[in-house]
Amino acid sequence: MSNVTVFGAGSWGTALATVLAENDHNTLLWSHRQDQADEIHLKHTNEKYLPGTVLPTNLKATSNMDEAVAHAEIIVMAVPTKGIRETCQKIMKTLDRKLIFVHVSKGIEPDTLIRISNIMKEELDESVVQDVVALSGPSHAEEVVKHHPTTVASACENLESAAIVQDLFMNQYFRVYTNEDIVGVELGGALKNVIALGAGVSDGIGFGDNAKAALITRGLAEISRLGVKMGANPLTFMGLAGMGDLIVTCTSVHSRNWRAGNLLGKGLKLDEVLEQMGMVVEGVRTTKAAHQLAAKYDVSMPITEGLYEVLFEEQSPKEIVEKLMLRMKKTEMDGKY
Ligand SMILES: NC(=O)C1=CN([C@@H]2O[C@H](COP(=O)(O)OP(=O)(O)OC[C@H]3O[C@@H](n4cnc5c(N)ncnc54)[C@H](OP(=O)(O)O)[C@@H]3O)[C@@H](O)[C@H]2O)C=CC1
Ligand SMILES: O=C(CO)COP(=O)(O)O
Repeated sequence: MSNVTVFGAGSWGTALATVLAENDHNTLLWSHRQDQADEIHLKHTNEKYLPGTVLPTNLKATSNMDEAVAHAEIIVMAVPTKGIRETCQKIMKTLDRKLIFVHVSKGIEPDTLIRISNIMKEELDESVVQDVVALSGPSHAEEVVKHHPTTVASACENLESAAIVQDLFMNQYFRVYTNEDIVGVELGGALKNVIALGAGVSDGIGFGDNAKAALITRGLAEISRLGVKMGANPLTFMGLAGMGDLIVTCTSVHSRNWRAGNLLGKGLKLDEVLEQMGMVVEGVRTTKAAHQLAAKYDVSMPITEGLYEVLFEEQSPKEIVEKLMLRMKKTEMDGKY
Protein backbone atom coordinates (compact mmCIF):
# COMPACT_ATOMS: atom_id res chain seq x y z
CA MET A 1 0.00 0.00 0.00
CA SER A 2 1.26 3.50 -0.82
CA ASN A 3 1.03 6.91 0.82
CA VAL A 4 -0.70 9.10 -1.75
CA THR A 5 -1.52 12.81 -1.56
CA VAL A 6 -4.19 14.19 -3.87
CA PHE A 7 -3.96 17.96 -4.41
CA GLY A 8 -7.32 19.57 -5.24
CA ALA A 9 -10.53 18.67 -3.43
CA GLY A 10 -13.15 19.42 -6.08
CA SER A 11 -15.33 16.76 -7.69
CA TRP A 12 -12.54 14.83 -9.40
CA GLY A 13 -9.87 15.04 -6.71
CA THR A 14 -12.39 13.85 -4.12
CA ALA A 15 -13.67 11.01 -6.32
CA LEU A 16 -10.14 9.78 -7.11
CA ALA A 17 -9.07 10.06 -3.47
CA THR A 18 -12.10 7.89 -2.70
CA VAL A 19 -10.94 5.26 -5.21
CA LEU A 20 -7.46 5.27 -3.65
CA ALA A 21 -8.78 5.06 -0.08
CA GLU A 22 -11.09 2.21 -1.10
CA ASN A 23 -8.01 0.49 -2.55
CA ASP A 24 -6.54 0.74 1.00
CA HIS A 25 -3.85 3.30 0.15
CA ASN A 26 -3.06 5.82 2.90
CA THR A 27 -4.71 8.71 1.12
CA LEU A 28 -4.54 12.36 2.10
CA LEU A 29 -6.60 14.95 0.21
CA TRP A 30 -5.27 18.51 0.20
CA SER A 31 -7.63 21.45 -0.19
CA HIS A 32 -6.57 25.08 -0.42
CA ARG A 33 -9.52 25.85 1.87
CA GLN A 34 -9.44 24.91 5.56
CA ASP A 35 -13.27 24.66 5.81
CA GLN A 36 -13.39 22.16 2.95
CA ALA A 37 -10.56 20.05 4.39
CA ASP A 38 -12.35 20.01 7.77
CA GLU A 39 -15.64 18.94 6.17
CA ILE A 40 -13.96 16.02 4.35
CA HIS A 41 -11.80 14.99 7.33
CA LEU A 42 -14.43 15.25 10.07
CA LYS A 43 -17.83 14.80 8.38
CA HIS A 44 -16.73 12.57 5.45
CA THR A 45 -18.67 14.66 2.94
CA ASN A 46 -17.92 17.24 0.25
CA GLU A 47 -21.40 18.66 -0.23
CA LYS A 48 -20.51 21.40 -2.72
CA TYR A 49 -18.75 19.09 -5.16
CA LEU A 50 -20.25 15.62 -4.55
CA PRO A 51 -23.61 16.23 -2.85
CA GLY A 52 -25.11 13.22 -1.07
CA THR A 53 -21.89 11.16 -1.19
CA VAL A 54 -20.52 9.61 2.01
CA LEU A 55 -16.73 9.46 1.73
CA PRO A 56 -14.65 6.59 3.17
CA THR A 57 -13.66 7.13 6.81
CA ASN A 58 -10.04 6.20 6.04
CA LEU A 59 -9.78 9.21 3.67
CA LYS A 60 -7.98 12.02 5.51
CA ALA A 61 -7.88 15.67 4.45
CA THR A 62 -5.75 18.69 5.25
CA SER A 63 -5.12 22.24 4.10
CA ASN A 64 -1.56 22.14 5.45
CA MET A 65 0.87 22.06 2.52
CA ASP A 66 3.86 20.80 4.55
CA GLU A 67 1.83 17.90 5.94
CA ALA A 68 0.46 17.06 2.47
CA VAL A 69 3.93 17.00 0.88
CA ALA A 70 5.56 15.09 3.77
CA HIS A 71 2.90 12.34 3.48
CA ALA A 72 3.42 11.62 -0.22
CA GLU A 73 5.14 8.69 -1.91
CA ILE A 74 3.07 9.53 -5.00
CA ILE A 75 1.37 12.85 -5.80
CA VAL A 76 -1.92 13.21 -7.71
CA MET A 77 -2.63 16.71 -9.06
CA ALA A 78 -6.38 17.38 -9.43
CA VAL A 79 -6.61 21.16 -9.44
CA PRO A 80 -8.02 22.94 -12.51
CA THR A 81 -5.45 23.77 -15.22
CA LYS A 82 -5.40 27.41 -14.08
CA GLY A 83 -4.15 26.35 -10.62
CA ILE A 84 -1.48 23.86 -11.69
CA ARG A 85 1.50 26.28 -11.76
CA GLU A 86 0.68 27.84 -8.42
CA THR A 87 0.13 24.46 -6.70
CA CYS A 88 3.39 23.04 -8.14
CA GLN A 89 5.26 26.11 -6.88
CA LYS A 90 3.87 25.53 -3.38
CA ILE A 91 4.80 21.82 -3.49
CA MET A 92 8.29 22.67 -4.76
CA LYS A 93 9.00 24.78 -1.66
CA THR A 94 9.00 21.71 0.63
CA LEU A 95 9.49 18.61 -1.52
CA ASP A 96 12.98 17.12 -1.06
CA ARG A 97 12.74 13.73 -2.86
CA LYS A 98 11.94 12.25 -6.25
CA LEU A 99 8.35 11.09 -6.85
CA ILE A 100 5.94 10.05 -9.57
CA PHE A 101 3.42 12.85 -10.22
CA VAL A 102 0.05 11.89 -11.69
CA HIS A 103 -2.13 14.62 -13.15
CA VAL A 104 -5.81 14.30 -14.00
CA SER A 105 -6.61 17.79 -15.29
CA LYS A 106 -7.92 18.41 -18.79
CA GLY A 107 -6.75 21.68 -20.27
CA ILE A 108 -4.15 23.54 -22.32
CA GLU A 109 -2.70 26.82 -21.11
CA PRO A 110 -3.66 29.72 -23.42
CA ASP A 111 -0.77 31.83 -24.81
CA THR A 112 2.03 29.45 -23.75
CA LEU A 113 0.03 26.59 -25.41
CA ILE A 114 1.69 24.09 -23.10
CA ARG A 115 0.24 20.71 -22.08
CA ILE A 116 -0.16 20.11 -18.35
CA SER A 117 2.71 17.63 -17.94
CA ASN A 118 5.03 20.25 -19.41
CA ILE A 119 3.66 23.03 -17.18
CA MET A 120 4.48 20.76 -14.24
CA LYS A 121 7.97 20.06 -15.54
CA GLU A 122 8.52 23.83 -15.86
CA GLU A 123 7.56 24.43 -12.23
CA LEU A 124 9.04 21.33 -10.57
CA ASP A 125 12.79 20.79 -10.42
CA GLU A 126 14.16 17.67 -12.15
CA SER A 127 15.44 16.53 -8.77
CA VAL A 128 11.87 15.91 -7.51
CA VAL A 129 10.21 14.44 -10.64
CA GLN A 130 10.63 10.73 -11.40
CA ASP A 131 7.93 10.92 -14.09
CA VAL A 132 4.70 12.75 -14.88
CA VAL A 133 1.80 10.45 -15.73
CA ALA A 134 -1.52 11.68 -17.18
CA LEU A 135 -4.64 9.77 -16.09
CA SER A 136 -7.51 10.55 -18.44
CA GLY A 137 -10.61 9.07 -20.03
CA PRO A 138 -14.43 9.00 -19.92
CA SER A 139 -14.98 9.38 -16.18
CA HIS A 140 -17.52 11.60 -14.46
CA ALA A 141 -16.81 11.91 -10.74
CA GLU A 142 -20.52 11.51 -9.90
CA GLU A 143 -20.53 8.00 -11.42
CA VAL A 144 -17.14 6.90 -10.06
CA VAL A 145 -18.25 7.48 -6.45
CA LYS A 146 -21.30 5.28 -7.20
CA HIS A 147 -18.92 2.52 -8.37
CA HIS A 148 -20.27 2.57 -11.93
CA PRO A 149 -17.80 0.78 -14.24
CA THR A 150 -15.26 3.33 -15.52
CA THR A 151 -12.22 3.02 -17.80
CA VAL A 152 -9.29 5.43 -18.19
CA ALA A 153 -5.79 5.56 -19.67
CA SER A 154 -2.59 5.99 -17.64
CA ALA A 155 -0.17 7.71 -20.02
CA CYS A 156 3.58 8.19 -19.81
CA GLU A 157 6.51 7.77 -22.20
CA ASN A 158 7.92 5.50 -19.48
CA LEU A 159 5.47 2.59 -19.40
CA GLU A 160 6.84 1.39 -16.05
CA SER A 161 5.55 4.54 -14.37
CA ALA A 162 2.24 4.28 -16.26
CA ALA A 163 1.92 0.71 -14.91
CA ILE A 164 2.63 1.82 -11.32
CA VAL A 165 -0.27 4.28 -11.62
CA GLN A 166 -2.43 1.57 -13.24
CA ASP A 167 -1.83 -0.67 -10.20
CA LEU A 168 -2.52 2.16 -7.79
CA PHE A 169 -6.03 2.90 -9.10
CA MET A 170 -7.28 -0.41 -10.59
CA ASN A 171 -10.20 -2.15 -8.89
CA GLN A 172 -13.50 -3.85 -9.76
CA TYR A 173 -15.19 -0.60 -10.88
CA PHE A 174 -12.17 1.45 -12.05
CA ARG A 175 -10.19 -0.14 -14.90
CA VAL A 176 -6.96 1.48 -16.09
CA TYR A 177 -5.11 0.86 -19.38
CA THR A 178 -1.54 2.04 -19.98
CA ASN A 179 -0.67 4.17 -23.02
CA GLU A 180 2.76 5.55 -23.91
CA ASP A 181 1.31 8.43 -25.96
CA ILE A 182 1.02 11.14 -23.31
CA VAL A 183 0.80 13.83 -26.01
CA GLY A 184 -2.35 12.27 -27.49
CA VAL A 185 -3.90 11.46 -24.12
CA GLU A 186 -3.44 15.02 -22.82
CA LEU A 187 -4.64 16.63 -26.05
CA GLY A 188 -7.66 14.31 -26.33
CA GLY A 189 -8.72 15.06 -22.75
CA ALA A 190 -8.36 18.82 -23.17
CA LEU A 191 -9.79 19.31 -26.67
CA LYS A 192 -12.92 17.20 -26.12
CA ASN A 193 -14.08 19.91 -23.70
CA VAL A 194 -14.24 22.39 -26.59
CA ILE A 195 -16.45 20.07 -28.63
CA ALA A 196 -18.59 19.30 -25.54
CA LEU A 197 -19.28 23.01 -25.15
CA GLY A 198 -20.40 22.96 -28.80
CA ALA A 199 -22.64 19.93 -28.19
CA GLY A 200 -24.22 21.77 -25.27
CA VAL A 201 -24.83 24.84 -27.45
CA SER A 202 -26.46 22.63 -30.08
CA ASP A 203 -28.79 21.04 -27.49
CA GLY A 204 -29.50 24.47 -25.97
CA ILE A 205 -30.61 25.81 -29.35
CA GLY A 206 -32.95 22.81 -29.61
CA PHE A 207 -31.16 20.81 -32.30
CA GLY A 208 -31.31 17.01 -32.08
CA ASP A 209 -29.24 13.87 -32.31
CA ASN A 210 -28.15 14.40 -35.93
CA ALA A 211 -26.40 17.64 -34.98
CA LYS A 212 -24.79 16.04 -31.94
CA ALA A 213 -23.47 13.08 -33.94
CA ALA A 214 -22.08 15.53 -36.51
CA LEU A 215 -20.29 17.51 -33.79
CA ILE A 216 -18.81 14.39 -32.18
CA THR A 217 -17.60 12.94 -35.50
CA ARG A 218 -16.30 16.10 -37.11
CA GLY A 219 -15.00 17.24 -33.71
CA LEU A 220 -12.92 14.08 -33.49
CA ALA A 221 -11.63 14.76 -37.01
CA GLU A 222 -10.34 18.22 -36.08
CA ILE A 223 -8.91 17.05 -32.72
CA SER A 224 -7.04 14.28 -34.56
CA ARG A 225 -5.75 16.68 -37.26
CA LEU A 226 -4.24 18.98 -34.65
CA GLY A 227 -3.05 16.15 -32.40
CA VAL A 228 -1.16 14.37 -35.17
CA LYS A 229 0.58 17.63 -36.15
CA MET A 230 1.62 18.00 -32.51
CA GLY A 231 3.16 14.53 -32.44
CA ALA A 232 0.35 12.32 -31.09
CA ASN A 233 -0.41 8.76 -32.22
CA PRO A 234 -3.64 8.97 -34.30
CA LEU A 235 -4.90 5.73 -32.69
CA THR A 236 -5.03 7.44 -29.29
CA PHE A 237 -7.92 9.57 -30.58
CA MET A 238 -9.90 6.37 -31.29
CA GLY A 239 -9.36 5.30 -27.68
CA LEU A 240 -10.52 6.19 -24.16
CA ALA A 241 -8.89 9.63 -23.97
CA GLY A 242 -10.15 10.51 -27.47
CA MET A 243 -13.45 9.15 -28.72
CA GLY A 244 -14.36 7.70 -25.30
CA ASP A 245 -14.12 10.99 -23.46
CA LEU A 246 -15.65 12.92 -26.35
CA ILE A 247 -18.76 10.71 -26.26
CA VAL A 248 -19.21 10.90 -22.50
CA THR A 249 -18.70 14.65 -22.30
CA CYS A 250 -20.91 15.51 -25.27
CA THR A 251 -23.79 13.32 -24.12
CA SER A 252 -23.88 13.50 -20.33
CA VAL A 253 -25.78 15.92 -18.11
CA HIS A 254 -22.93 15.50 -15.61
CA SER A 255 -20.58 17.38 -17.93
CA ARG A 256 -19.94 20.95 -16.83
CA ASN A 257 -18.74 21.79 -20.35
CA TRP A 258 -21.94 20.43 -21.90
CA ARG A 259 -24.07 22.24 -19.29
CA ALA A 260 -22.26 25.54 -19.86
CA GLY A 261 -22.72 25.18 -23.63
CA ASN A 262 -26.38 24.37 -23.10
CA LEU A 263 -26.91 27.66 -21.23
CA LEU A 264 -25.06 29.56 -23.98
CA GLY A 265 -27.32 27.93 -26.58
CA LYS A 266 -30.34 29.07 -24.57
CA GLY A 267 -29.10 32.66 -24.89
CA LEU A 268 -27.16 33.39 -21.69
CA LYS A 269 -23.94 35.41 -21.87
CA LEU A 270 -20.61 33.73 -21.01
CA ASP A 271 -20.12 35.58 -17.70
CA GLU A 272 -23.69 34.71 -16.62
CA VAL A 273 -23.06 31.06 -17.51
CA LEU A 274 -19.79 30.84 -15.55
CA GLU A 275 -21.38 32.48 -12.52
CA GLN A 276 -24.23 29.98 -12.61
CA MET A 277 -21.90 26.96 -12.99
CA GLY A 278 -19.77 27.52 -9.84
CA MET A 279 -17.38 24.76 -10.96
CA VAL A 280 -14.54 24.69 -13.43
CA VAL A 281 -15.51 24.77 -17.14
CA GLU A 282 -12.12 23.92 -18.65
CA GLY A 283 -13.33 24.17 -22.25
CA VAL A 284 -13.58 27.97 -22.15
CA ARG A 285 -9.84 28.61 -21.70
CA THR A 286 -9.00 25.58 -23.85
CA THR A 287 -11.08 27.01 -26.72
CA LYS A 288 -8.79 30.04 -26.67
CA ALA A 289 -5.71 27.80 -26.58
CA ALA A 290 -7.05 25.55 -29.36
CA HIS A 291 -7.80 28.61 -31.53
CA GLN A 292 -4.18 29.71 -31.04
CA LEU A 293 -2.85 26.19 -31.71
CA ALA A 294 -4.88 25.89 -34.93
CA ALA A 295 -3.17 29.06 -36.18
CA LYS A 296 0.29 28.00 -34.97
CA TYR A 297 0.10 24.55 -36.61
CA ASP A 298 -1.95 25.73 -39.61
CA VAL A 299 -4.71 23.18 -39.00
CA SER A 300 -8.34 23.63 -40.00
CA MET A 301 -10.56 23.47 -36.87
CA PRO A 302 -13.92 24.92 -37.94
CA ILE A 303 -15.95 23.82 -34.89
CA THR A 304 -13.33 25.21 -32.52
CA GLU A 305 -13.24 28.48 -34.51
CA GLY A 306 -17.04 28.73 -34.39
CA LEU A 307 -17.06 28.24 -30.67
CA TYR A 308 -14.27 30.79 -30.24
CA GLU A 309 -16.47 33.35 -32.03
CA VAL A 310 -19.44 32.51 -29.77
CA LEU A 311 -17.38 32.69 -26.56
CA PHE A 312 -15.03 35.59 -27.24
CA GLU A 313 -16.54 37.60 -30.09
CA GLU A 314 -20.19 37.54 -29.01
CA GLN A 315 -21.37 35.91 -32.22
CA SER A 316 -24.81 34.32 -32.18
CA PRO A 317 -24.65 30.49 -31.95
CA LYS A 318 -27.36 30.10 -34.62
CA GLU A 319 -25.43 32.24 -37.12
CA ILE A 320 -22.27 30.24 -36.41
CA VAL A 321 -24.10 26.97 -37.10
CA GLU A 322 -25.33 28.33 -40.45
CA LYS A 323 -21.80 29.46 -41.29
CA LEU A 324 -20.43 25.98 -40.44
CA MET A 325 -23.07 24.24 -42.58
CA LEU A 326 -22.50 26.47 -45.60
CA ARG A 327 -18.70 26.34 -45.65
CA MET A 328 -16.96 25.44 -48.86
CA LYS A 329 -17.74 21.88 -50.04
CA LYS A 330 -15.23 19.20 -48.99
CA THR A 331 -14.62 15.48 -49.24
CA GLU A 332 -15.07 13.66 -45.93
CA MET A 333 -11.67 11.94 -46.03
CA ASP A 334 -9.18 14.53 -47.13
CA GLY A 335 -6.24 12.18 -46.67
CA LYS A 336 -4.96 14.14 -43.70
CA TYR A 337 -5.81 13.69 -40.06
N1 LIG B 1 -15.29 16.34 -12.44
C1 LIG B 1 -14.98 15.31 -13.19
O1 LIG B 1 -15.79 14.36 -13.31
C2 LIG B 1 -13.68 15.27 -13.90
C3 LIG B 1 -12.79 16.35 -13.92
N2 LIG B 1 -11.59 16.26 -14.56
C4 LIG B 1 -10.65 17.35 -14.55
O2 LIG B 1 -10.15 17.51 -13.23
C5 LIG B 1 -9.74 18.87 -13.02
C6 LIG B 1 -10.37 19.37 -11.73
O3 LIG B 1 -11.76 19.39 -11.98
P1 LIG B 1 -12.89 19.21 -10.90
O4 LIG B 1 -12.42 18.53 -9.68
O5 LIG B 1 -14.03 18.59 -11.60
O6 LIG B 1 -13.21 20.74 -10.61
P2 LIG B 1 -14.20 21.35 -9.54
O7 LIG B 1 -14.70 22.63 -10.10
O8 LIG B 1 -15.18 20.31 -9.12
O9 LIG B 1 -13.24 21.65 -8.29
C7 LIG B 1 -12.09 22.41 -8.41
C8 LIG B 1 -11.35 22.35 -7.07
O10 LIG B 1 -10.07 22.95 -7.21
C9 LIG B 1 -9.97 24.00 -6.24
N3 LIG B 1 -9.12 25.05 -6.79
C10 LIG B 1 -9.43 25.99 -7.70
N4 LIG B 1 -8.35 26.74 -7.97
C11 LIG B 1 -7.35 26.27 -7.20
C12 LIG B 1 -6.00 26.65 -6.99
N5 LIG B 1 -5.45 27.66 -7.66
N6 LIG B 1 -5.26 25.95 -6.09
C13 LIG B 1 -5.80 24.92 -5.43
N7 LIG B 1 -7.08 24.51 -5.56
C14 LIG B 1 -7.83 25.18 -6.44
C15 LIG B 1 -11.40 24.43 -5.99
O11 LIG B 1 -11.48 25.12 -4.77
P3 LIG B 1 -12.68 26.17 -4.45
O12 LIG B 1 -13.84 25.35 -4.01
O13 LIG B 1 -12.12 27.03 -3.39
O14 LIG B 1 -12.97 26.93 -5.72
C16 LIG B 1 -12.08 23.08 -5.97
O15 LIG B 1 -11.87 22.42 -4.74
C17 LIG B 1 -10.19 19.64 -14.27
O16 LIG B 1 -9.09 19.82 -15.12
C18 LIG B 1 -11.21 18.70 -14.93
O17 LIG B 1 -11.23 18.86 -16.35
C19 LIG B 1 -11.23 15.11 -15.21
C20 LIG B 1 -12.05 14.02 -15.23
C21 LIG B 1 -13.35 14.01 -14.59
O1 LIG C 1 -13.73 15.05 -18.21
C1 LIG C 1 -14.81 14.74 -17.76
C2 LIG C 1 -15.39 13.39 -17.92
O2 LIG C 1 -14.48 12.50 -18.50
C3 LIG C 1 -15.61 15.75 -17.04
O3 LIG C 1 -16.07 16.65 -17.95
P1 LIG C 1 -16.63 18.08 -17.49
O4 LIG C 1 -15.45 18.86 -16.99
O5 LIG C 1 -17.27 18.65 -18.68
O6 LIG C 1 -17.62 17.82 -16.37
